[in-house]
Amino acid sequence: MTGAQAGADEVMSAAKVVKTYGAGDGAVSALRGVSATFVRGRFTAIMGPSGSGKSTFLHCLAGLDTVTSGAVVVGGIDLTGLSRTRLTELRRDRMGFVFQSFNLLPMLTAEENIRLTVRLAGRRVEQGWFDTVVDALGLRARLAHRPAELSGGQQQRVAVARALLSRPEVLFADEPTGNLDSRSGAEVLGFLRAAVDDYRQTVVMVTHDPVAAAYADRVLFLADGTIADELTEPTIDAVHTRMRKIED
Ligand SMILES: Nc1ncnc2c1ncn2[C@@H]1O[C@H](COP(=O)(O)OP(=O)(O)OP(=O)(O)O)[C@@H](O)[C@H]1O
Repeated sequence: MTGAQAGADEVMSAAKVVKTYGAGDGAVSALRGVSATFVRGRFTAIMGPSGSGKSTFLHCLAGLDTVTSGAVVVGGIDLTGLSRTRLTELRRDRMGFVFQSFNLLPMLTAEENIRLTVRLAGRRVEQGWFDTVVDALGLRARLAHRPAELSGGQQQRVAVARALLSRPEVLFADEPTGNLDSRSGAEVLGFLRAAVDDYRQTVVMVTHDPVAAAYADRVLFLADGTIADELTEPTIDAVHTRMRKIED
């Protein structure tokens, strides 16, 4: 993608984001001025050593946490200064989430879980899109099952389907394969990749795993609350090498 296209298709940006937890002697600088832009139809992985600020950055981008200074803009809307209610609406309407722990409601079937976010937003589920997502994720035969009756990989596929159903501006994934065996993990990552390639979904994923990061188009490496490095078209080996460099 050229720079001009990228500028036209910017979905989200962070500008000089600072996040400090606490105050005085006990203050922790989790982010020390992080800037990045995210364009439509691109898959970004965020990596870095433990404590480098990955989760904090994801939470600030998604409006799950407030920034101390700087700005986060999603779909042209500056998140800083929005009320809690407005932020909740924005997350519901424009963002999708996939977490390590699946976060499905145990009493609902797979189908009810998939439809939940769109329902809560008071929107109609587009049946054609529902069918596309369910079939792409291979969930057709599992729709009537409850989460406890599904494997971890199937549960995470339900979570991905739920996140995609609302056609979010950005899909955030926080260690989405952390609880999966490598085969199920590869399936979930393959679906995220396909959503990017086939539907121009924008994906931002935090991961510790170089294999997972290699599914992305770009890897941002955080170290000590700043972006220390960036890699495009990552390979597993290249990600390993950069991580070793940062950890030294
Ligand atoms: N709620 C909080 N209160 C105080 N400090 C916090 C809080 N959340 C995170 N931190 C601190 O901010 C820094 C960045 O944490 P963060 O969880 O973003 O790192 P991370 O890169 O996601 O780590 P990990 O890979 O271990 O999950 C750490 O020093 C952490 O202890």
